[in-house]
Amino acid sequence: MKIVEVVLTPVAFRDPPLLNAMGVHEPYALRSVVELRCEDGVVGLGESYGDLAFLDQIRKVAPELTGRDVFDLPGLRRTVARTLGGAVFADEHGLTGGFSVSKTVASVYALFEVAALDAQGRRLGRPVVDLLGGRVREEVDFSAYLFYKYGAHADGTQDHWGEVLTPEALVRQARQMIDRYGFTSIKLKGGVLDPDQERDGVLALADAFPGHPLRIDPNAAWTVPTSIRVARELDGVLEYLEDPTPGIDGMAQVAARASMPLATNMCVVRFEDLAPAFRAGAVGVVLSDHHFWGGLRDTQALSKTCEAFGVGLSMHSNSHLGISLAAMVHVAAATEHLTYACDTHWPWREVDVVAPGALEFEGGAVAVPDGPGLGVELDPDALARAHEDYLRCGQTKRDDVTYMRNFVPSFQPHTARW
Ligand SMILES: O=C([O-])C(=O)C[C@H](O)[C@@H](O)C(=O)[O-]
Repeated sequence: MKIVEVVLTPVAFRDPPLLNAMGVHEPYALRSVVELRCEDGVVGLGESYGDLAFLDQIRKVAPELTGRDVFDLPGLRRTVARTLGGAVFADEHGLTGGFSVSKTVASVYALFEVAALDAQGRRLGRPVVDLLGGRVREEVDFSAYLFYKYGAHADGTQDHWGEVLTPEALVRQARQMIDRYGFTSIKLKGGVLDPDQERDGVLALADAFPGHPLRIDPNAAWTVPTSIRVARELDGVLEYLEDPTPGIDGMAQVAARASMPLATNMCVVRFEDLAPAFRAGAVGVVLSDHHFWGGLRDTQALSKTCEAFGVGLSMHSNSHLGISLAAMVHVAAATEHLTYACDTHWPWREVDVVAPGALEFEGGAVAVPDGPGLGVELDPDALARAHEDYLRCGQTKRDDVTYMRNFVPSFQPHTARW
């Protein structure tokens, strides 16, 4: 089934003032939505990053895909690799200090692979999970993803989550999430306050939600000694400690002294990183993410590799919409070795580009959507609105500097390491 047209729609949606070690999520999260329009009128959907650097890569590849067969995934990958070969990718959304060429190819291919699998499924009348080998679970568990946050957006508007900078407010946020979505495990984004305050936040959550597995992720903002100390103070409390400190060497030093496994989506981000990290004993859990691990099938390959080495697998997320959530659910449902509840930012978004109803949380889990392909349908009006928001607030470039239109940052990222 040949691709006749590739339609790229950059979109923006309001992101609450969530805090991380890099700064604040404000005011919009940017995503790309791709429609692979095929002969016979079949359309496959994909979603990925929406920063300018990534959109530039998609725009280079898209025209090369017309005439290609959506059932020829190796051919699609070769086309992406050939088109982007030699491109250098600026670090717009990774926290790892730059995307290598192979990570760029993996990320761009992943977007088109998901859209091609969606088109295949729609053509065959089968859900994507079946194209990935069939389901090993009917529904996929996610964890509540908590953030420290400001109470007001940069434009002064408040949201219903309120300000969260204390242990009490964190517990309130967790309760809101759990009441609404039924989550049975909790992740806290750290690297924002003093590590002792964040430790106290975790302890408050442990008291308030006994039996809920807990994780904290300071995005590598802590030194090795701080990480070892906090790991000891949270002994018996955390199911895993995510990216406390940068690099495989630092992680290995912490892992040698921590009782809980260390998880990462920062020091292991490509297949080439697995051997050095495993050899050093740096990670006990790899956080997969099909958006940069080369798509859904490569995520399954990652899972098999982790299983062979006795390493756990969970799933990372960035701010995203329903196409990405559907893709995450399909791959997780088809992947045997998935050892923890997955991350998702989905509860934080206020709008979506997919029609409501296909993706629902119950007991913290999302059932595999029923329909063919990814099982989600684009809502054209919602897509148009999100695109208008992108045109107002997406990234633009002047004098080689990339910035967001109509936005003055209100939070300085940390320069100190705790
Ligand atoms: O480990 C994570 O969850 C991430 O790094 C994902 C996001 O970028 C997270 O830091 C965020 O949303 O602020």
